[in-house]
Amino acid sequence: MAIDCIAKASQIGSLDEKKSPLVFDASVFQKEKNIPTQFLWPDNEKPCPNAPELPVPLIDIGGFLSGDPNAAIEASKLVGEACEKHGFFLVVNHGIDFKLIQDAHISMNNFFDLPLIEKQKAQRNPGEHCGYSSSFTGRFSTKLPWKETLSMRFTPQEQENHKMVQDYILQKMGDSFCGFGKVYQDYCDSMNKLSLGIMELLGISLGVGKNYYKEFFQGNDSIMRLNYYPICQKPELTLGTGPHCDPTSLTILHQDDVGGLQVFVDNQWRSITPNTQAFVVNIGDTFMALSNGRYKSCLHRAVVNSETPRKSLAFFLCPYKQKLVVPPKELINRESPRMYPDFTWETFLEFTQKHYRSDEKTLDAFTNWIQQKTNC
Ligand SMILES: C=C1C[C@]23C[C@H]1CC[C@H]2[C@]1(C)CCC[C@@](C)(C(=O)O)[C@H]1[C@@H]3C(=O)O
Ligand SMILES: O=C(O)CCC(=O)C(=O)O
Ligand SMILES: [Fe+2]
Repeated sequence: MAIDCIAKASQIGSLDEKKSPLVFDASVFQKEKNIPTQFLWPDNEKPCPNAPELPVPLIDIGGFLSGDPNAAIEASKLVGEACEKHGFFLVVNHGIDFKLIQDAHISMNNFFDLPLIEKQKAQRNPGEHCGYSSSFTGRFSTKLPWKETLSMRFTPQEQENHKMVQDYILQKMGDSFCGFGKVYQDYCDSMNKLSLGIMELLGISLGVGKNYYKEFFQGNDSIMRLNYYPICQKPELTLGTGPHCDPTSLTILHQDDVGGLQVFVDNQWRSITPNTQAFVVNIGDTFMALSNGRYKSCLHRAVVNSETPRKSLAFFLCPYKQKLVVPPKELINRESPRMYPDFTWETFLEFTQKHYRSDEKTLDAFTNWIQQKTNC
């Protein structure tokens, strides 16, 4: 069966059944001279020391957000050039309240500083994408990332009492996390608004109009992820997050000031210098399909260090699960035939959670998987 061969090939589910999964407790591992073998990455994927910095233009979207049509055209041109070349850009004057960003980082610190037993109240269940995960020790058995994550599901507030993120945190962590839940409900609402603004710029730049993608994502079923990368005594042997393209549509990432994000551009890993005033925005696989391959899903990874823990906030914009991912007809012609099959995000997400570990070729593997299932 297609699923079996994909699963075997992708190391998901290949845990040694006789042993319970390793529990990643960085506060214990950090005291060891060496790191567990499960966290060692192959030589061809190990981080290169001091990847050269990539100078990335800051796209000022303040004028666009204030309704200036000329600024919208100028910003959409810069966004389009970046997305055609390597699939990411930085935005400033984004309109997101800096105190909210600061509160989100403080709340993240408070969560990851908890004892493991407390964090495990939000433990991620197998096959699900929400909850707390310490290094995915329950999902993979090799090339484990040196990180802890907390992921939450977000859908826009259509009714007054719809506060999915806040309700989830209260349910999992209890009343003492009421403030945490409110901060991340507000943060996700802000990310949703910024994402829809960026979708306007992407629609303009692709020539399909400012409302095409904005309306496509007006309803969305997105993911808010907190990445916490503990100090590592052997940072040159492991990775915080392995090389991958986000399978989602659009990622809005806020790095802290430690540094560790790297992108693969012109056949070289390049570091993205932290800028806490900016958001890193990258195209994911699903938007690459929605643009019929015109815009590139950005290959990136995160490295760790032996001095300071690093944190990043990643908002992953995703369509409603059952919405069919099909590019607009304007982007399909004789010179640009369809590049990817129709699919739903629900199927793609299930593929990444149950059958394939996202890497640099997830969308191609998913396309093959769909075709094999169709031919079975
Ligand atoms: C839909 C998703 C799967 C991952 C989180 C979001 C978007 C990025 C994906 C991921 C970060 C890519 C690298 C591998 C991964 C397993 C990880 O290191 O976290 C991926 C996430 C996941 O499958 O949980
Ligand atoms: O932490 C980072 O800088 C990148 C994280 C990332 O790529 C992800 O969570 O998809
Ligand atoms: Fe990513």
